[in-house]
Amino acid sequence: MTLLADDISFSYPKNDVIKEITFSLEEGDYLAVLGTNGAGKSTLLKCLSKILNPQLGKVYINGIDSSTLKGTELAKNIAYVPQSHDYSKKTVFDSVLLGRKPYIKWDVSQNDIEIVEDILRLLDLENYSMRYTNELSGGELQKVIIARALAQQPKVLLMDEPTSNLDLKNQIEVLSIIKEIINIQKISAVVTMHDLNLALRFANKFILIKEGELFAFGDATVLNSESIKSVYGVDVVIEEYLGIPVVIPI
Ligand SMILES: Nc1ncnc2c1ncn2[C@@H]1O[C@H](COP(=O)(O)OP(=O)(O)OP(=O)(O)O)[C@@H](O)[C@H]1O
Repeated sequence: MTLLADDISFSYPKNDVIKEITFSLEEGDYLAVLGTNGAGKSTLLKCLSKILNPQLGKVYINGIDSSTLKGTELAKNIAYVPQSHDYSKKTVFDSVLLGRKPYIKWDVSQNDIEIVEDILRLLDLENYSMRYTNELSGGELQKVIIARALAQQPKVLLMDEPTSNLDLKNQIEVLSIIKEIINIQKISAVVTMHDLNLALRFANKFILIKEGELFAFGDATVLNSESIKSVYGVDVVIEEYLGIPVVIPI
């Protein structure tokens, strides 16, 4: 089990958001976290990444209570890609190299440089390597932030709407690369999303959150017309096209 969220509850001072959420992931799992605006998806991700401390419950990474992990140890286990990026001016290469920080003792090694170069190549960012991050488009910057998280080589990759700024080609590319990395590095990923069709195409596990509660967790069968109606209030049919399930609002 790479990730176990054990009965997590979190409240902001004036509102209870996450209520008793429990689920676990195995190596290779790609979890899509789904739900309406304001349901609590980002808050859940922040609880998993330790940006927020749940008032109740615990998060375990490979069996270790994440509250006992600090600094570089935490960073070797969890990488978090936030929804919005306030990014200082650096070259793309240096931004991605920052992901190697937990592994760098005295100086950057050849291995660190090769890892960064491989990831830049994988994400088609090679030609941007010497560009400054404040001179990139929103989508290009989003890919750089994802590249940095991948350079971190975490056990669990947490991403808050990683495709929100990306065009169709880059959405598919980034989600495919994440899938490839999950399989090669035997890690797991938790990704919040709004696009049910992209979720069905790439993820193998799904969580539906309704008003902070876990409405459903499991494989693609938990995404059906009844659950979608209950969570989103929308009537849909789900049809297979070229072997891929497609959600069609009716
Ligand atoms: N810093 C905060 N202080 C107080 N309340 C907050 C804070 N951040 C979020 N909330 C509230 O917590 C609830 C859940 O917000 P969250 O951002 O987790 O939802 P979400 O499912 O990610 O939404 P979206 O799909 O719109 O990004 C919302 O009601 C939101 O207003």
